Amino acid sequence: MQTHNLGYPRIGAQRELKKACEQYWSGKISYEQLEQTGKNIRLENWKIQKQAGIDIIPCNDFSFYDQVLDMTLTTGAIPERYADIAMRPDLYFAMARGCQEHGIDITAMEMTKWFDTNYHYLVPEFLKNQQFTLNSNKIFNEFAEAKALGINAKPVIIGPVSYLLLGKEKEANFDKIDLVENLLPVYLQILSKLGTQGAEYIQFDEPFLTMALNHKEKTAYEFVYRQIRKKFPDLKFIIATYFGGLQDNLALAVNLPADVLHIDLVRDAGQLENVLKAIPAHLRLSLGIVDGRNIWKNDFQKSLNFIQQAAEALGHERLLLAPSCSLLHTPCDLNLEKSLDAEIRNWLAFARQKIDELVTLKAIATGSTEEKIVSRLQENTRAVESRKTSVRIHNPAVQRRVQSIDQHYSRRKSAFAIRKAEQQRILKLPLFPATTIGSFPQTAEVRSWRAKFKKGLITAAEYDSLLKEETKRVIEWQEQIGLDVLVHGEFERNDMVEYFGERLEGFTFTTNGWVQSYGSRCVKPPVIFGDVHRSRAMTVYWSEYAQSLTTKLVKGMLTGPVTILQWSFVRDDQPRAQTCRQIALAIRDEVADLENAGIKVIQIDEPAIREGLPLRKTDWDAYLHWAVECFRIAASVVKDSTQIHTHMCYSEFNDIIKHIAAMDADVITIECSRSQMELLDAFAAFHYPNDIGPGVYDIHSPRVPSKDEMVALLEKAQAVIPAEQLWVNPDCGLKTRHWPETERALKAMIEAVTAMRAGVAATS
Ligand SMILES: Nc1nc2c(c(=O)[nH]1)N[C@@H](CNc1ccc(C(=O)N[C@@H](CCC(=O)N[C@@H](CCC(=O)N[C@@H](CCC(=O)O)C(=O)O)C(=O)O)C(=O)O)cc1)CN2
Ligand code: MET
Ligand SMILES: [Zn+2]
Repeated sequence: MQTHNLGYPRIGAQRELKKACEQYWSGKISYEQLEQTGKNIRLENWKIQKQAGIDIIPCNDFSFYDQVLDMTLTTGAIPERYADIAMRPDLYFAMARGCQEHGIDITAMEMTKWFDTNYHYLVPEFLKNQQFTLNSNKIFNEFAEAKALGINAKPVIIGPVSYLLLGKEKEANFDKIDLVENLLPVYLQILSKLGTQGAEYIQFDEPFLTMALNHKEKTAYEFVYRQIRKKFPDLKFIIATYFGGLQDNLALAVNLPADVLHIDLVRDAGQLENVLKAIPAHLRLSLGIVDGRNIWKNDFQKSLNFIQQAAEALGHERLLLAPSCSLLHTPCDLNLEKSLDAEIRNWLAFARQKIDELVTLKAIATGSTEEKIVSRLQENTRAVESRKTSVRIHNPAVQRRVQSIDQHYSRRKSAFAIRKAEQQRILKLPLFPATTIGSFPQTAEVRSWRAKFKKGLITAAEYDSLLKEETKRVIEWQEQIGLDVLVHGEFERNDMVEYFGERLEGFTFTTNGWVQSYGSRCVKPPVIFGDVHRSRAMTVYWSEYAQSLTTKLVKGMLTGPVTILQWSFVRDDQPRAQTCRQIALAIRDEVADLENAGIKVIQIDEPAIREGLPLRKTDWDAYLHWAVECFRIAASVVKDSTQIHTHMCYSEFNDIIKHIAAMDADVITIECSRSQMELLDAFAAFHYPNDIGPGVYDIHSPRVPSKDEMVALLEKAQAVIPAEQLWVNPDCGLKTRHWPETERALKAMIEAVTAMRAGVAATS
């Protein structure tokens, strides 16, 4: 029996990578210094895993920005528009972030959610006759680096079929899966080089094996892995599947000519029995038993049962123990948490602890009688028992209130048409109302106030007055440039989910539990450990203050229940739907308080509603039913004249448009610009009745869009959606941007609005 890891967090325990990348981008450190930080993180991660006693340690799980982008650079699938930036690493970061300097102006690659996680990857772009050539030595360099440390590491490579399926066809009339023959030679070259370097194991990540596949895709799997096996009879291939069970791909997966098949037993424990029945004699099985998506301590007894069941069928030698997926999605090290409640802390395990869990599980399963090991099992049993029985978790009043939810909770008083007229009467908004999504730049200064306040270096009153000044400044500025619906700027928030987590009962939070979201951006997901409720207003103070400064409308700004659920570490002791309903009631109370405080427009962000979709379509309806219901529970408490907005980003809507419509928000603002308004087609085809604000510029890039570009996008929008339904706004919040580009971009956006209004006036 061996232990192996599918991937270790790469941001560094103190977010060293984030800091180095941002310093490099702003010209404060050299590329060599950035490289050195990357190297230090890799060495540290390898050392941790080696010292813990992991048998097969991964390499190439590191990335400066994104592992899919790394693969795109490796396969040479570099879109035409980057042809002029031959100089790496600028090419790499230009693909990730766009480039606007020295007279060059190129957009970034599209970014989207990595399956159902809050991690984002850069979408490969494929042409009909896409050619691939080996174009990077990253994999080989990292392998060599590990080897120099005495580790024969296992390169982690996105499998060829999953790589193609992650991409997007940029031309009509072809199927990306047909590129498999063009792509294969690059993979063969990679393997040949790794073989020469002395690699023993190669891990191919093929998460699409847990999703519905068509005939062609299945054939592609058989084709590539047969070819690979034929060329490399002696390399050991691990095919890693995760985020779900194999289900109808079981026969396909177990019959691929691999050495090891990895399965996710956290997401689908039930598949073990079927896999054990179907597995051919030459294949070894990797049991994904330690949850790579959550922070709860492993239940050793439960895991040992799986191991025993598998061992009875296959024998110890054919088993590997692993996390369910890469540990990228968990924070680095629980030991860095200094102020967690002791009882809750005893229920948790972060990446470093999960590595230890694997090693301990192997020791127990292989019969170790070492005292240390025996006592770890006892400690684990006690911790798991304590979490099952703690009084901190259960709140009968909350449970009763959830029980009492009926239809009245999730229905607005009148239908949209009536509400729209009523809102127009009161809000008196012009055609193409201009707004933003909520946050304004979280500058180093704003963050430093919060940091100082948290360290006790400034008082609550000082912190409050600094935030008020900043809020006042942006209210005045928004009035001045001519936005129609203003926002308070969210300066008081560290993050749109963590902020609410900090204010709700049933949640706890970490001081260093960072997880990569995209590029250098990280989040500290709060931990939902018990029944959730709201004991006091969370946002009214800031919304009321902002509204008091202006006669224009200020939007109240809330994060929706599904997004709070999705971006937190959630309980695994009750269904997600149940936790979500508890959060929905808490947000509903906040919505009511905002309305009572005189706020007339309230935005309930649900950017994660699409990402929360189960990966199998057969499970969609059940999820959408409760997710939409939860949004409606939160939103439906208001009177007709109060305008409810929602906001979503990185979402494809085609296949769920009727559920988006069922949310019945008066206005929905969506990310649209990187996909050139393609997203609107779904709304148009559905004749989506409510108002829509398609994002007119990409906020993930420092690039400033021109007025003409935005007019062009709005004209595209107007061609499919009636003008009376359209709002104008950026793709998402502006917290990651700096002020100079934000000012220029929003002024240009207002100019675009003016042009659009003039255009309508001219034709009517
Ligand atoms: N949870 C979540 N998921 C999301 C999004 C989101 O906004 N939130 N947006 C989408 C895109 N993802 C994003 C994820 C993170 C960030 C982001 O801006 N993250 C910030 C951290 C935000 C934060 O928690 N800030 C804290 C801590 C800031 C900090 O680093 N402080 C310094 C000290 C600063 C000083 O002394 O000056 C430190 O702790 O070292 C605060 O403001 O209080 C970052 O990585 O830089 C943006 C988008 C999708 N998923
Ligand atoms: C990821 S969605 C962000 C919405 C939030 N209101 C903001 O503007 O930052
Ligand atoms: Zn957004």
